[in-house]
Amino acid sequence: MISQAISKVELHPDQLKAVTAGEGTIAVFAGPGSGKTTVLTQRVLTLLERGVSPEKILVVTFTRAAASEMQQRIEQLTGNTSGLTLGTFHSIFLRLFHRMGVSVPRLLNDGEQRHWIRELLKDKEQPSDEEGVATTLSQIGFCKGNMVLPERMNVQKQQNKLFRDLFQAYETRKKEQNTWDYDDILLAFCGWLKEEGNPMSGSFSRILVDEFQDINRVQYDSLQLLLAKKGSFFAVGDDDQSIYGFRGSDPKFMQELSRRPGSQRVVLSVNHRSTDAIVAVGQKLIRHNRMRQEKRLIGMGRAGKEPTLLKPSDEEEEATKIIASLSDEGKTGVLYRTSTQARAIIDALVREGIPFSASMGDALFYRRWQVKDIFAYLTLAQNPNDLDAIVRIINKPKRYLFGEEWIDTAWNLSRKINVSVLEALPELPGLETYQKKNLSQLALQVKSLCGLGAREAIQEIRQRIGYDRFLTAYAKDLGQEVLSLLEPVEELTVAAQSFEWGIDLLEHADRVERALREPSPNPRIHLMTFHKAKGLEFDRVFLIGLHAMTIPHRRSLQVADHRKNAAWEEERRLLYVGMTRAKRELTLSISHTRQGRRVGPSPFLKEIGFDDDEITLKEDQDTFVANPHYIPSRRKEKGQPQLRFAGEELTIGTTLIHQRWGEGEVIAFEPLEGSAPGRKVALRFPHETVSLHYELSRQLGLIERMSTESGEEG
Ligand SMILES: Nc1ncnc2c1ncn2[C@@H]1O[C@H](COP(=O)(O)OP(=O)(O)OP(=O)(O)O)[C@@H](O)[C@H]1O
Repeated sequence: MISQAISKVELHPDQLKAVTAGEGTIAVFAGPGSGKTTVLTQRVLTLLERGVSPEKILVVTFTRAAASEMQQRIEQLTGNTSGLTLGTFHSIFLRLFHRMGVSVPRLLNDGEQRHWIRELLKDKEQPSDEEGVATTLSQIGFCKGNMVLPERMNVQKQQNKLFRDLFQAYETRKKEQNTWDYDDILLAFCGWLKEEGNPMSGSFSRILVDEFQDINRVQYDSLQLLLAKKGSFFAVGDDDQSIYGFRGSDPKFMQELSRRPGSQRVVLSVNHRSTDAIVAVGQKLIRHNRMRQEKRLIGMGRAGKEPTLLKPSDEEEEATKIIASLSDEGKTGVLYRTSTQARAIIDALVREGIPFSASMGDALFYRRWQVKDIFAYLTLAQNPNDLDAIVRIINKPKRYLFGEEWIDTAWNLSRKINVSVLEALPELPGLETYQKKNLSQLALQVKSLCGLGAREAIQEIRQRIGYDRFLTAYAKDLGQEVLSLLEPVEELTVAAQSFEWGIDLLEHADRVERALREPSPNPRIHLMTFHKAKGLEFDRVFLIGLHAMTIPHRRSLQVADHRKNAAWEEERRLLYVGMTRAKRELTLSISHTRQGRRVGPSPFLKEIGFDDDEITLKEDQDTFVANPHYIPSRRKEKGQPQLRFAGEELTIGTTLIHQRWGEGEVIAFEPLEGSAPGRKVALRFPHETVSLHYELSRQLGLIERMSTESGEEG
């Protein structure tokens, strides 16, 4: 019988089926917008009505926001939630430790944890900017989520060894200071249950979990141990929205649950959020995933326009077009795969003075360390007495100088002989000949930046001064990917196009910083990554930068062969999460160029249903298909295709950078066999040698020339 409380909400028959299902394991597979929170809340009410004691009920959510929303809803319907154990994994496990009299060390706060990681990265001479810290933290989280601690890591590659050592140092430091991070709560709780012979066994006869697709090994094991022998498990989730694989979550747990003997499987198949057209394209995309529970999702019959494809010429035009179409009716969201992609739209919004919301993490582009290095050169061109800037770049590229040791003396000397600090440096007494020469050259190089426009100055820093060479060597030393380190510099070069002089760019970066520090209470537009958009909804959604190599992201595909398919599917789920945030309008955008280079569309666009002609950005451009399993349809060709890079000179020994394998050396090249145009080039990488179609690979952005050679391409 449905209670009065439940009848207050008009549940769809699917939702009702889940809410009123009998006991045992119940796995509710719910598509996006199908009302998971409502179902879980109503299920709690049903259990209370069935006479289950609130003390025996455990409700777990993944975020504090979801927990407090759930609490409020239950309170509204029942008057109170006393006795019920409800919260996130972390808060619940802490409460249970407390209940059982187990003492818990002090918890590291977010800032402290980041600070420690930054220090450890610096010790190991690894990039210690925000991104480096975030990446390391997520790697540590992934290991701990899978119950893998440094002592159990068997690693071969130099970079993995570096990570293992850092992870070990971090764990040791925590132990010495008797502190825990948040992952430790989960690990310690699970370990305690196991070691103590499960002292909490049978505490809960009903466990309900929201967003079950995001569960990881340690969470899953802990819940199994907490559940009473004949207890019931009620899990709500969408395996199609599992996007935290990098933290160890895995939709297989959801599937495992539904395969347990006697378990019931309920599917919520109506999307209450979006128009039918949006629901349909989402379905078209996600059906390409193989590792998933088959489920059909339909809309509520809401009409609306078909999702559209925006094809601006570059990121700047993309931003301008989105801003031009802004409407104050309802909420607008701009979503992207990686935070660097927010740079152009944030720049445009700041220029126009339009209030927006963006998380700090997404908006830190101008604080990336490579950007700060370039800014230091630009600053010095304005003010050759800027001591911080001198120290920052004195060995970038390597000049074998001792900036910090010399700076005070140079300052005093500059006052004495009435020149700038930069000019005083080569005059310091006791310098070696090469040091004097390098310092004189540095002063001249900085001087040469003065008359140049913003973009030209950056190109000069990168090429003639040798900043790109420095990054390439640095990446090699650390065993890191060159392209990843170069990316912020490429982005900055594009950003600089909108500014006449370096000083204008520096001032603009300050304005961006201020806009982020003082967020508007009434944003007209919300910017976030696909990851952060999970669980949210907007009336209008723009998905920007849907290029090959961006979604699926090339870095996430750099995994062992046996994990490639899974990685590919997680990328598809990410796009699916983004698309299904839209209530009324969905626009997918792909610019003609990205960071000044031609780029092809994401292979997912084809899967959504955009045909070759729609995706193709220009008559002469081949559609790039990055999916190795995908066979492109033949385009009707009139004569031979034009190869844009046919004129590029190739010599033995030339270094090329490949998106996947990094730097490689040309060891041979020859015309392709038969009448096919172009050259076959053999490239030797550290661990393998591969043959490629040179012109096509260049055109598709798969290989690039070192920027010292490539000149003004794109
Ligand atoms: N039975 C219902 N009747 C009317 N509206 C509903 C019903 N169930 C859910 N909704 C509405 O549908 C939208 C999506 O619901 P909700 O956010 O709970 O879905 P979800 O399954 O958690 O979605 P996602 O997984 O995509 O984040 C919300 O605006 C919610 O108010």
